[in-house]
Amino acid sequence: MAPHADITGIQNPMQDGDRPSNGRGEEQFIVTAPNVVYSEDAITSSYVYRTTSVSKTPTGQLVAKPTETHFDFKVERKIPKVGLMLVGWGGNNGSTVTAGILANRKKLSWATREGVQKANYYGSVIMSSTVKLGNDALTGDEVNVPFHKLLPMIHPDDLVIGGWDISSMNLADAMDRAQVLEPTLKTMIRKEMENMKPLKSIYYPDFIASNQGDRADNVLDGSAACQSHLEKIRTDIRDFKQSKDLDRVIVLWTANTERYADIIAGVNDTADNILAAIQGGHSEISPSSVFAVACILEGVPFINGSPQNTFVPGVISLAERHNSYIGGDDFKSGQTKMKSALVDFLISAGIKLTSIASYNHLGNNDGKNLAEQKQFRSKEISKSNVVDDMVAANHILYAKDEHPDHTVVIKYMPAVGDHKRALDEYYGELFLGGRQIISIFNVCEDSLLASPLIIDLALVTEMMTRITWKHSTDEKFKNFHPVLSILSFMLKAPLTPPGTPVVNALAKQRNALCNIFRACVGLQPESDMTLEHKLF
Ligand SMILES: NC(=O)c1ccc[n+]([C@@H]2O[C@H](COP(=O)([O-])OP(=O)(O)OC[C@H]3O[C@@H](n4cnc5c(N)ncnc54)[C@H](O)[C@@H]3O)[C@@H](O)[C@H]2O)c1
Ligand SMILES: O=P([O-])([O-])O[C@@H]1[C@@H](O)[C@H](O)[C@@H](O)[C@H](O)[C@@H]1O
Repeated sequence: MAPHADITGIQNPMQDGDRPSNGRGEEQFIVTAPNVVYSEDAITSSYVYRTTSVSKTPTGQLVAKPTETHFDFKVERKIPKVGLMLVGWGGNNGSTVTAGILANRKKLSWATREGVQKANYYGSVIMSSTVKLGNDALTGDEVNVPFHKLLPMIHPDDLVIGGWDISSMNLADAMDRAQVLEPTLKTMIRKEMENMKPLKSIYYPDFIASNQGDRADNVLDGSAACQSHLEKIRTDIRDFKQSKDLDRVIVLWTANTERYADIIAGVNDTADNILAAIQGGHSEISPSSVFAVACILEGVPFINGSPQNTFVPGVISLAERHNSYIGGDDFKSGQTKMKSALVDFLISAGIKLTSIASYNHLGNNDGKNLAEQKQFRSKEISKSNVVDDMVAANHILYAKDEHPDHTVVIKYMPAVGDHKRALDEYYGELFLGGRQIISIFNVCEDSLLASPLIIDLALVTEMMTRITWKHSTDEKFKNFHPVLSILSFMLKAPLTPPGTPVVNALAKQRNALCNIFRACVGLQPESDMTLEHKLF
């Protein structure tokens, strides 16, 4: 049997029952239809995309016209060997997700106060949720399949992980520093984690809190953007890919939240300008933007798990020029995820939400970094905009530009560590002047909620590199737009192609992801109409 790359790419003999890390993904179901063709290398499907075009008569009456667009999709079936390089690898999220993948790959169980705990991927929408495939042909019962099985996706156990950190701490000590995982688990993986040492990274002190300086002992020379930093990151990516014998690398930012970069004409407003600005060492180019540019030039997807504006206009233009995937911003892990579901429920139920007070405190290093105003401001923006689309969609409850009061507070409280507290009050108007007050106390384990999102972002991003589309009348298949808005379910402030709308409603985001994957195997969206159970 072919050797099986372990988490650091060190070749290990395959364990019995292990998946071939470079074999074809085993589909759990096949679609039998004239519009879907399975070949050795790909699944191709013809898909009719049905929407409704709305116009207005001179008297203001709306006219709804059903429309159809014919697309072809192609999904490569071969499962590649994929490396995930984390920026901020030694952080709470980076060390936790690495430990989690190692624990799952080794199928570990460990003792806890509540008994024996087995490794799992709970909190990952791809690995631990299901989607309705259809109805049983004989019984009519719903048939649900793992989200992961909708398409031939990579398995997180097979991810080869590496990355960078401004802190030189190895991943075993970083795991201790994070104070997230049970000692019994840490003991079982310490040896492997000790061998994982982050690469030196880019450190421009002005972009993260000054209180982060004491951990910055693993940095490249130079305190402002420069060509050598860009080239070093590109070399790191190439070396990692080559040394681990990878088919593809994905880079994901889980480093500290940076302050927003000013958008400056002639500096970061166009692709050429940002390349020149890096070459010229401009001080307004952030480390995260240098990483993004490096990835784009290497044709490596770059995902931003933090709220800063890494994707200044010049970076987006460069991604479009190179047709290289980018996605972001800011993992949607706890308080905001709850908000995007609750606000959708309240407003779509016709309840007029009039104020949202979101307070949280946390004691991890993220909280420490966010204790400084400029870094907090990046987070405040991403945590505040999440209700805009749901409010704007309901002109019965809200006049134009009317919206609920909304405040976001984050306080650093070292004592609680990674076990973040989220306290929310939702206040709304009911029938005939009634009032609704919803008060929530939510202990969101920051890293244990964010780590599965890192896995989902990596798996969906990698899947998108194997999906192409064309109009049925066209000759050539092509990639989706370089800005991967399909990732929005995992992100607080979804980055979308320029000029396209942002959807924050959680259910819509999940449906979009699921239905696009269904379309790739020629299946129509699940309408939930279940007419077969209503029309007798
Ligand atoms: N639930 C969550 O944990 C959650 C949710 C949404 C967003 N985020 C964001 O994810 C990021 C990571 O969160 P965390 O809890 O792991 O924080 P953390 O502070 O524990 O980890 C960040 C790591 O990044 C490193 N770092 C800082 N600047 C760097 C650079 N230029 N290059 C390489 N490494 C660098 C730090 O040394 C640290 O090890 C933060 O920006 C946070 O706001 C976290
Ligand atoms: O996703 P979410 O729980 O709303 O947001 C979280 C914030 O509440 C928290 O203060 C911060 O430390 C995390 O980085 C994360 O952004």
